[in-house]
Amino acid sequence: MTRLAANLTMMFTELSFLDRFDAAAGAGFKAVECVAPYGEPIELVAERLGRNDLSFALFNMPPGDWAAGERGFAADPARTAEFRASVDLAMDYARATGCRKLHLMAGKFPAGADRNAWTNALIDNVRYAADVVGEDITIVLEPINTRVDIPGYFYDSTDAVVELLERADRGNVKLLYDVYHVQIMEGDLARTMERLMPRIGHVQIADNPGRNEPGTGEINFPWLLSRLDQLGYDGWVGCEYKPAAATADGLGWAAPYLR
Ligand SMILES: O=C(O)[C@@H](O)C(=O)CO
Ligand SMILES: [Mg+2]
Repeated sequence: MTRLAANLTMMFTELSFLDRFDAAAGAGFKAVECVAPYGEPIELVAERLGRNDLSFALFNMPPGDWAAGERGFAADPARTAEFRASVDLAMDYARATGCRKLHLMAGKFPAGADRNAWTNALIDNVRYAADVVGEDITIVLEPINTRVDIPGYFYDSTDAVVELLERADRGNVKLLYDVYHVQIMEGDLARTMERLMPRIGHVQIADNPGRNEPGTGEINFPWLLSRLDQLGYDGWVGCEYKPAAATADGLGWAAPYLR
């Protein structure tokens, strides 16, 4: 059965970050995820989760200066020390909140930089992070579309991420399969999902175009989510979409899964 997690970076943004936990639970979610909980003290984040009996499905390792356009920096050879310190901060939040999945972001590849050097730095950092977090925590890498959302992101295809996973060679490093990004860059969702299932560590969803609620675009979500179930995926499915209006008003599509 599909288990939905509310993405608190995109949903309930009409509320303060901490109040979004209450709103997600009130709407029937049993789990949440977000890009960066680091703006709030660890104890307050843990308290909101506990108060609402919510699981923390996933959050990102510190992604750098988000407002300035950074989207991670794990592949930047000049920032290895900074990356390694950031793993400790992510682990502090993960331990306090019981979160067992962390999204590691590579960053945007600057024109003219050395792709081999970036790839090697990324693989070293992925191995380092995987060893530090230990077997109980899974690190996920996400191919992100470079056409609409993050031009220049270091990898935008499932093939590229699978190659990195193979090279990193750690059992606790997996693929974050975000249906929205894969639809934009590759399509053929059912087949790629089926082929990649052993690699998939987390799933996120949004419709396309627009990145709004399932049912607002071209993807057949009832069918796809049931296929995901049949394929044996039993993790959380992160609702990482931009509500077209108020978040609660757009949850009709999710009703069968929130019962
Ligand atoms: O799809 C996304 O954009 C994300 O999952 C993310 O982590 C940040 O960009
Ligand atoms: Mg995503």
